[in-house]
Amino acid sequence: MSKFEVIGGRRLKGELVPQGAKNEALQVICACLLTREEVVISNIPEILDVIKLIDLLRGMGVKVERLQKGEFSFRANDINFDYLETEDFYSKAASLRGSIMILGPLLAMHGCGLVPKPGGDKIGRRRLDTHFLGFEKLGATFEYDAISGCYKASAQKLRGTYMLLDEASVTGTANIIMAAVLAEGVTTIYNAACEPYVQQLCRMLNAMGARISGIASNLLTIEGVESLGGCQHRCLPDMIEVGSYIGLAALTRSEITIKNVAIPQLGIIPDAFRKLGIRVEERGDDLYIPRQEHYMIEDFIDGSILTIADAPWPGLTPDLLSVFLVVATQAKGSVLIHQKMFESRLFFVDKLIDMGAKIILCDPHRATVIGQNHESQLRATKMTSPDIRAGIALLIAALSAQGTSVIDNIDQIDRGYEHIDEKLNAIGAEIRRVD
Ligand SMILES: CC(=O)N[C@H]1[C@@H](OP(=O)(O)OP(=O)(O)OC[C@H]2O[C@@H](n3ccc(=O)[nH]c3=O)[C@H](O)[C@@H]2O)O[C@H](CO)[C@@H](O)[C@@H]1O
Ligand SMILES: C=C(OP(=O)(O)O)C(=O)O
Repeated sequence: MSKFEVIGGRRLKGELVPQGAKNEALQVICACLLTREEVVISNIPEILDVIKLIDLLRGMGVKVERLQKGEFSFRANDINFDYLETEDFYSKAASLRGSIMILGPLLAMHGCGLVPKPGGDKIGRRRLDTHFLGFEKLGATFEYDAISGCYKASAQKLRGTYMLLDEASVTGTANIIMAAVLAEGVTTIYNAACEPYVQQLCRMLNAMGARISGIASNLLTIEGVESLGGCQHRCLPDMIEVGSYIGLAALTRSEITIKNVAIPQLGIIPDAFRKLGIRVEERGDDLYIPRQEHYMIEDFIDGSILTIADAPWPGLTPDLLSVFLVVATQAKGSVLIHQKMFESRLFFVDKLIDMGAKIILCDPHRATVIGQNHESQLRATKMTSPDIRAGIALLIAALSAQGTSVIDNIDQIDRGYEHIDEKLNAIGAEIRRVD
């Protein structure tokens, strides 16, 4: 298993360009299954999870062509259902979360589909009820086959209806939208997830001929159509990578410009960093993070200690809380980090505590961070990355620490960040990949 050796304590300086968004790419690639015509998608991040999904589609018979870096064409005019019964399909689909989103398109186009229990980060229970309840509302039947370990859905005909989702699940909303675009009649989805990547999916589907309105709100109306055609689509920059770089700049006291970030799509992410005292300046569509020797956490207006908590969009994305936590370790002041959505995402703080950070893990969801205002530096250590975002948080910690750290299991980081070592080395970091 590959690892990173990181020589910490270097100040970084320069420009970083975020890759295309992982979680958007996973949705829009699955949407290619909704037409027999060619779909061309650009700004696809060539990271482990996305490459696995593309391979999965190839195995299913989709004709995939890499036109240039980050640009692929897909044509799903001949799906090989036998492949869905193979060990190769099972192991690939089971290794990533995004694979669950092939089910909605298969159901819509072919009346049936199956997928093994999907993988992804081990960050707590990750239920799929919303997906299946939504499919059932559209008239599908769903079963879990305990022997094959697969979820199966089938329907003679999908019919539009009103549904109030039990929670605003991101992949659940995407899956239901993809099933509903070809259903007969009108589907109304209330309590829909409305984060930018779901919006992007809807815009792409409309470009293919779908009729979705209410985009960007939590009430979507979908008028079913007979069929969809091809289109061209470009993925947004990855907002989690953008946030990771803001945190990196602050903790390593570096001056970094993050290029072409699509500021309107970042929601409250920049403001949440500003609450930690980090200067985030907008320059056109770039974010400029000046070198700051100190940053001071704001209190709430009533004088109580700040809480940084996740919430469904337009709230703060849960995928950045690990970065907020690590950045807070060297702020001036204290903050409560409250990870509401996932129950096992904060355990990596043990490693930060080993490195000298002052953190109290109150319970699996909450950690209080007492910032050290750079009065004592984190110490280098050996660590393993438990999940993608803890992985980037540990890498940021290692880059700010005194000495050489080793991070094992960097596949977890590679799942979501394209050539992160090369990108950061280009602006002054010292990260060595050891295979
Ligand atoms: C491939 C992909 O796109 N993965 C993202 C997607 O995962 P995914 O779509 O799997 O996550 P969901 O939105 O379904 O839910 C995430 C967690 O939040 C809980 N929950 C969700 C909605 C809600 O209103 N209340 C609530 O408590 C769920 O029970 C679950 O534990 O969205 C998550 C939440 O932004 C992100 O962390 C993942 O990176
Ligand atoms: C949790 C994440 O990914 P996934 O849903 O693919 O596991 C993430 O991107 O932070």
